Amino acid sequence: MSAALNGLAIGVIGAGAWGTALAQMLASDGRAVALWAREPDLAATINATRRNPTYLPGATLAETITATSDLAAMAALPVLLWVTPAQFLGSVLSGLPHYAGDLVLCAKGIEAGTGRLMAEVARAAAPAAQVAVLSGPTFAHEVAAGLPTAVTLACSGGDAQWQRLAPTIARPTFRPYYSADVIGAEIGGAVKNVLAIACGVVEGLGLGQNARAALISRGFAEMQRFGLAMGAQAETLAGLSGLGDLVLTCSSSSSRNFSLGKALGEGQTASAALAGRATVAEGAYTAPVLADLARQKGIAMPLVDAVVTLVQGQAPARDVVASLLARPLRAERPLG
Ligand SMILES: NC(=O)C1=CN([C@@H]2O[C@H](COP(=O)(O)OP(=O)(O)OC[C@H]3O[C@@H](n4cnc5c(N)ncnc54)[C@H](O)[C@@H]3O)[C@@H](O)[C@H]2O)C=CC1
Ligand SMILES: O=C(CO)COP(=O)(O)O
Repeated sequence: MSAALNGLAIGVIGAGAWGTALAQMLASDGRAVALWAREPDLAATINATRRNPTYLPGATLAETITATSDLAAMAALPVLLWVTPAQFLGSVLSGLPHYAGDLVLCAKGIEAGTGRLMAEVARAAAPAAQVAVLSGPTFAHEVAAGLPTAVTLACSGGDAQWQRLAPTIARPTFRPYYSADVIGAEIGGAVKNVLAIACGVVEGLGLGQNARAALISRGFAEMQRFGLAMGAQAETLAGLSGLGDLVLTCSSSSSRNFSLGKALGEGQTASAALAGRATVAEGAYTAPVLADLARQKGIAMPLVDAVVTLVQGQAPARDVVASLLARPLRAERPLG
């Protein structure tokens, strides 16, 4: 299989919904793309049937996508989009410790146990790699279908890396926007997943559109407080990878995080709602570590704390909402 990858410009690591959709987008103009699947049988199925029935059913994949489960073979590619879920970035990347190409991180989350953002995890596992972050409002099935999509591409290597990556990643309906703010791009994606669970709860409890808009707005205030304290730039948080993705994910049951929250709001227990999911709702894993980081920094994130209470099954959704509404009245200032 590795011979088939020789000379390719780009590969995607992780054949979940998002990795598969990114591979399909990259192959949309006939370019060859390598797609690494952790599951060997899934790689074989993709090559034989041009389908990923496990994670992206419905899409017919381009002939120029070559799937493989040989991780070492991917090391030869100069650009890798890394799309394993956040909690598995370190373990999978440790299989390519000497990778020295462009490593474009696409997972949205914070590592549980360490509190590390994705770029920090990546630099520890593959110190020679040049890290970038691709993040924004991007439902996988829409990208796979070729619908117009815009993302933030935050490059730790600044303009020189952007000049390399933009032509490799951009396609007529997929527009990356340049940023040098890696931390800001990471934080937007990680925090919005947690807030999307809260928005799903609002939907599940039937609390209405006013409540959802209030939650998006007050949730954005929490994202700003946390992001600025972590060194993010305000304009990144207000852009595609922050507010843009927050609005998308908080508005649709296409979001796995939103649908998890909806199930909780409808009365399912957290363990039942999380059990048996083949797909990942990153916010459930990020919420506790995000709440810990915020506490350590003295940052108030009441909505994030409420999501932790819910995903840890400590109280039913109605009680959690009641205690949020009973909080003392205060000034609206997001940063106050
Ligand atoms: N699905 C979407 O629309 C989007 C997802 N993302 C992000 O992309 C990342 C990946 O999500 P999806 O592709 O949607 O995943 P998915 O939920 O479709 O699939 C789960 C993935 O986890 C992998 N996996 C399971 N156990 C593993 C282990 N022990 N070690 C390594 N990998 C393991 C599976 O092989 C599979 O690739 C997440 O951080 C998600 O937030 C970002 C933008 C859009
Ligand atoms: O990140 C996403 C859209 O930008 C996908 O959100 P979910 O993981 O909640 O489905």
